[in-house]
Amino acid sequence: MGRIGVLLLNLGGPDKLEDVGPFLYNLFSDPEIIRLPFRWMQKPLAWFIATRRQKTSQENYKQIGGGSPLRRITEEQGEAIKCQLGKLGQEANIYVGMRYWHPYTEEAIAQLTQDNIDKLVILPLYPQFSISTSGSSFRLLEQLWKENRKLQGLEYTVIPSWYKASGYLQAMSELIIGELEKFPDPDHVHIFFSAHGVPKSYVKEAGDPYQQEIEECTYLIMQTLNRPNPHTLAYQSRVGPVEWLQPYTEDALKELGAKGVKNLVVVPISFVSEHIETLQEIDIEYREIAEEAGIHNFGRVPAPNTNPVFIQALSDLIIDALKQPNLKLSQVTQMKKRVRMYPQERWEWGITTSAEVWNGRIAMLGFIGLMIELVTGKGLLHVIGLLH
Ligand SMILES: C=CC1=C(C)c2cc3[nH]c(cc4nc(cc5[nH]c(cc1n2)c(C)c5CCC(=O)O)C(CCC(=O)O)=C4C)c(C)c3C=C
Ligand SMILES: [Fe+2]
Repeated sequence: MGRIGVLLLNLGGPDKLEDVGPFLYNLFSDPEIIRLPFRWMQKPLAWFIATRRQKTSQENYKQIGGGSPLRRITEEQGEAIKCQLGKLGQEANIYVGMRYWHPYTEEAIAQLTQDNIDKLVILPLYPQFSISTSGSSFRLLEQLWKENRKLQGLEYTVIPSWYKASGYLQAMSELIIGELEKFPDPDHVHIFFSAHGVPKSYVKEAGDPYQQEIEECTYLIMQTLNRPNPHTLAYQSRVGPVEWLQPYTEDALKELGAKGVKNLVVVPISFVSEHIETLQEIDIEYREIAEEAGIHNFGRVPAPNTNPVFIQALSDLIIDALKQPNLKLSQVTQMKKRVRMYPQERWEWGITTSAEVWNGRIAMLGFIGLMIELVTGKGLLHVIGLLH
């Protein structure tokens, strides 16, 4: 095999406070993040939500130094993977493609089409697949492939999700042990897995395998750890008024505190690098909630970042992918059984899932209309005199 390219996919994060607004706008403009019945609504609603969230979000980024470390860490991971692949005898160009901020996926694709690589391996830096993360990036890549003849001639393969990889499980297990050993009685510390949540409808209606993959990943880490500690899995970072996967991290922490748990370590399970959800949400917000609930000794397992066992695991995944038959983008967006990427398929009549989804969407539209009217003071309800 000649020179390969490795495209690392991640979400991206604002580098500085001024970037927060445009970053949020990009995120909420993605139909895999907010699923709406009409495409034309996406951008106005994205602008509306981003404008409303910007201040709170900026305050959070301020608490972690004024920006996300995601780009720096992802680039360091890329360097470390390049070095490890070199040791394994495989020369590689590494490209970082972020979904909602620089370096954008489009920038990475522009660069790699100029370099003469023989084959590309596409590796999302999300261990578990979700429509809202890897799915969204794969969707974008499918689109870029359709538009670019040069890309169509490039051999590539995709690694859809990799939470079962033994090296990854080993790295997570070692990181957890490192944190447990800081406690006087490590075997009695409660291990609290906190995964980034998604709206419940993604799993129940659109068939997102995310929850199943998170649950299996938790089980596999506990198996690899092979310790007697009690453990809990909960979901963090809920946004908006709809129901997300439960239990919510804050509720689960309060419940454990009420049951008398005093020593606890949080394992950020869906993230492989430090960012706002670990540094601000877990280390500041959830720590405060836990301490108020009586959990006095609150530890947090670091994200894998450039941990050597983790980097070796990613490098092994890349080498294995080169030996396996190629997996196409169209295969991975369809292979997860019943996954319905946006837009949803054709309409079905009757009391069907489609009907329920549309009822939900129409109710959501009404809600959004009401919110806009309450903020702007203008709209149909003011015209007909129901609001003043
Ligand atoms: C597995 C990881 C992630 C899932 C699943 C996910 C789903 C998801 N996220 C939002 C909304 C927001 N996410 C934000 C930032 C953010 N999210 C992830 C990961 C997952 N998101 C990362 C890596 C980051 C970047 C963090 C950084 O350091 O910058 C944000 C912005 C931050 C904030 O204001 O809280 C939002 C908003 C939704 C709606 C969603 C599923 C539909
Ligand atoms: Fe997120």
